[in-house]
Amino acid sequence: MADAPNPFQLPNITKFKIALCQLSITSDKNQNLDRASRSIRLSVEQGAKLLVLPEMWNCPYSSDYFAKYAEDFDNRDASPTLSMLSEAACCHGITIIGGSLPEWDHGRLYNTCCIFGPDGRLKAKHRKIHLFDIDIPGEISFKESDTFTAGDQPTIVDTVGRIGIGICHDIRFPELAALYRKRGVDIICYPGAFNVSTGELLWELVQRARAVDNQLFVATCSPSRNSTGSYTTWGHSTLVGPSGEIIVTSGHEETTVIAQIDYSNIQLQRKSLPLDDQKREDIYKFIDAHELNP
Ligand SMILES: O=C(O)CCC(=O)C(=O)O
Repeated sequence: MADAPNPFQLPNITKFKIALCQLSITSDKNQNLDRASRSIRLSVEQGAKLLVLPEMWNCPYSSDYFAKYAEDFDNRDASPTLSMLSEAACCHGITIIGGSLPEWDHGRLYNTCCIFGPDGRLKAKHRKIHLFDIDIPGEISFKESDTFTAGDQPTIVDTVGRIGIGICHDIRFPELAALYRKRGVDIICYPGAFNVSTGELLWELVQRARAVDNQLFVATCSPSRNSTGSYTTWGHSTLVGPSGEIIVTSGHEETTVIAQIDYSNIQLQRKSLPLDDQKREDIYKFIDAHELNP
């Protein structure tokens, strides 16, 4: 007898709606969870199948809060945030790229993105690989590495297409995006919380660069701006297409952005401009070897 169809088996979806939930974050964790639930519901009502939440959305983005708000993901009873995400993914039959959250694991803190599939199961965890340490005197000083331990794995999940994950500062490193491209990723999702100092000049630039270099989709989701805290986020959650075009972007206020993704544009773009075939690894290798050994 044939197996019963699995209701959670995803057909090969190439066209679907994505939602970027740009949330306002407060110091009240329950309120943050309620806001996220509301935005998830709103996204589903508008037909979204893939949802992205911001970096650090259950907790203010400040070293003073990370440890206090962190949850042990292996102990679901002690992790209201993961329970909510899992229930929402399952009840609505959607994939949630769960932004990022402070995670406790064996006495260490990580900045972690949890990805839930439409059956509500945790499909993967991405721990931020490149921690954000910056010191521009008089402008911004922040040192994630004082608090967090860096992750050491790239993360790819297969749900609505093949999805690569990075968190905020991870977007600055083209090597990670190129690795995802090599492994057949269709879209890279970067929950992020760029700040007003680096955001204006670079946020859009790095997203479009990662998309156009690799001819794939890039989606970002940020918290909305809160100018009263110690860290002022830039906002501007965005979806970029495989030729570097901005499909949709937001301002810095709280909002839910919905957009249509069509993966067939990736193949179109790669066919008309076959960058992969045009690459000259022979020359890059030669230059590398020559510079090391002139
Ligand atoms: O790379 C940047 O300029 C900002 C990165 C950032 O805000 C973060 O990683 O949280």
